[in-house]
Amino acid sequence: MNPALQSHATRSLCDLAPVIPVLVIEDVAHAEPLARALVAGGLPVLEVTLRTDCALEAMAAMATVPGARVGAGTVLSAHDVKRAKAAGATFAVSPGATPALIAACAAQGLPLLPGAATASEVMALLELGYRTMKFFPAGPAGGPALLKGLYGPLPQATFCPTGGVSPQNAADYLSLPNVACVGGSWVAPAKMMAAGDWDGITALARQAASLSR
Ligand SMILES: O=C(O)C(=O)C[C@H](O)[C@H](O)COP(=O)(O)O
Repeated sequence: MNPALQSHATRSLCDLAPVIPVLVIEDVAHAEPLARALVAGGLPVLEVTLRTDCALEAMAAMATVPGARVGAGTVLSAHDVKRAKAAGATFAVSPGATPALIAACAAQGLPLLPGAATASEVMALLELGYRTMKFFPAGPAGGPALLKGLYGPLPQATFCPTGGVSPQNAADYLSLPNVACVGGSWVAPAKMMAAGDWDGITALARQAASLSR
């Protein structure tokens, strides 16, 4: 799958909801109720970070939830791409991009939302054919002002800013012409997951899903 097709696929996912939850799942038993809670709140696109031991198993459990579009986050290597694909991930998200990662996603047919934080990184991805990117780490890298600056010379790149995005600043990102959606962990707080507060998570998702863009 070439980068242009990958970007077409990830752009379609970004268009489904204003927020992609970034999920750190410590207990596989949380996976299915968490996915149900987020989908019920209007957030169908779910990024499960490969940062925990049960992440792959969690993805497989979440993929059974009707309406859920499950992908892998923190995908760093060709090995990660293979195991994410095998676990049923339908997309991959990376904090940056490397030739090995890009080759693996093409070979495995897994759409990649590659990370970029500078004009040169964006230009390198555009050269390859990627038009949809993650802007990471959004806050520390320069926030909405940096994206506004990139839009002048590079309007063909569209972003999902992630890292430091919150209910307080999400609207600042979503109002930009080169932002399709934002990513964030705030809709699935560890404490609410541990407490099994799925209704609370649905309420957070509903607020996030109602953000305008
Ligand atoms: O692991 C990855 O590949 C990531 O995507 C990192 C995430 O973007 C941030 O951990 C989410 O940032 P917060 O919403 O500020 O918590």
